[in-house]
Amino acid sequence: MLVIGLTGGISTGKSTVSTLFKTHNVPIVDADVIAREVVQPGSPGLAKIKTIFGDEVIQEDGSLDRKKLGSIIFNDPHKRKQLNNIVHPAVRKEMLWQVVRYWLRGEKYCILDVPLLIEGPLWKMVGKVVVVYCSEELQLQRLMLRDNSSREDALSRLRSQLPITEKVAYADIVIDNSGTRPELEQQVQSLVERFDKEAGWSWRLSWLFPPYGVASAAGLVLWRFLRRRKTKQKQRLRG
Ligand SMILES: CC(C)(COP(=O)(O)OP(=O)(O)OC[C@H]1O[C@@H](n2cnc3c(N)ncnc32)[C@H](O)[C@@H]1O)[C@@H](O)C(=O)NCCC(=O)NCCS
Ligand SMILES: Nc1ncnc2c1ncn2[C@@H]1O[C@H](COP(=O)(O)OP(=O)(O)OP(=O)(O)O)[C@@H](O)[C@H]1O
Repeated sequence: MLVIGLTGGISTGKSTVSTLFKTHNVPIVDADVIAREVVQPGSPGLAKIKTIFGDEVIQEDGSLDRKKLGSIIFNDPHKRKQLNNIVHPAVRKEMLWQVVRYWLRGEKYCILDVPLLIEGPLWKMVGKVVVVYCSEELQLQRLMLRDNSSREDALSRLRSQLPITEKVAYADIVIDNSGTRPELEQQVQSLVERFDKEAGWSWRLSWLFPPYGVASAAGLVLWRFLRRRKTKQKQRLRG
């Protein structure tokens, strides 16, 4: 099964793209959704957050005060790292299970929608990296509009991720979301056709004969590593 990583900068339009893929019945693993599930009341994740960040980030009904925690971690890299260390391992574990379930169902390919794909180790483990791009100014405008937030708050969120221009350097495919929604829909439609073709017959073989699937996945990861090293060398040479 082809595993595709979908990412972008904050508010470049990942969730919008992911929703469009869903309308084509493409299986999606959504890291943001899982990140909410692993901190539900009663979960070990929420208990750890309470220990580190205190009662001030817990609401009266026992659930996480996301706004409060956001205002802390998007302004403090150390605290952000502490939160990531609690949430990310649990998210990765659940993502892996969801991928295995899609594979068992015999899906040709699935898409991992992960905001921090490039910042973490996951980009090395997927068959293709798709980055949803728009300019930083557009990112800010859309973020302020969506969250009804100030430019300052939007900027601190934006600065807590790698700049979108750097993420694009990791991409096998870039979706340019600088235009209208119909233009975005058109790009997604073309990608669905492309992925259907590229998944080809090998997904069937890897399903029927798992060692082939494991070997081709390992080959892909190695190819990606070598390609990235070459790109880095080229970037160094260019200064
Ligand atoms: C801080 C929290 C509570 C704020 O919640 P809130 O509802 O306001 O935002 P939401 O979860 O919808 O995230 C919105 C976007 O913010 C960005 N973002 C979220 N967490 C982080 C982070 N740790 N570092 C950088 N960007 C982040 C992503 O682009 C994400 O798509 C929440 O984002 C969180 O728990 N973050 C840590 C988990 C995480 O890294 N999630 C991202 C996917 S694994
Ligand atoms: N082509 C577009 N034209 C206008 N608005 C758009 C377009 N694409 C997305 N948006 C809007 O921009 C905002 C951000 O999009 P979206 O939530 O999909 O981004 P995201 O990358 O998933 O953000 P986050 O990282 O915060 O989860 C949303 O309000 C969405 O409706």
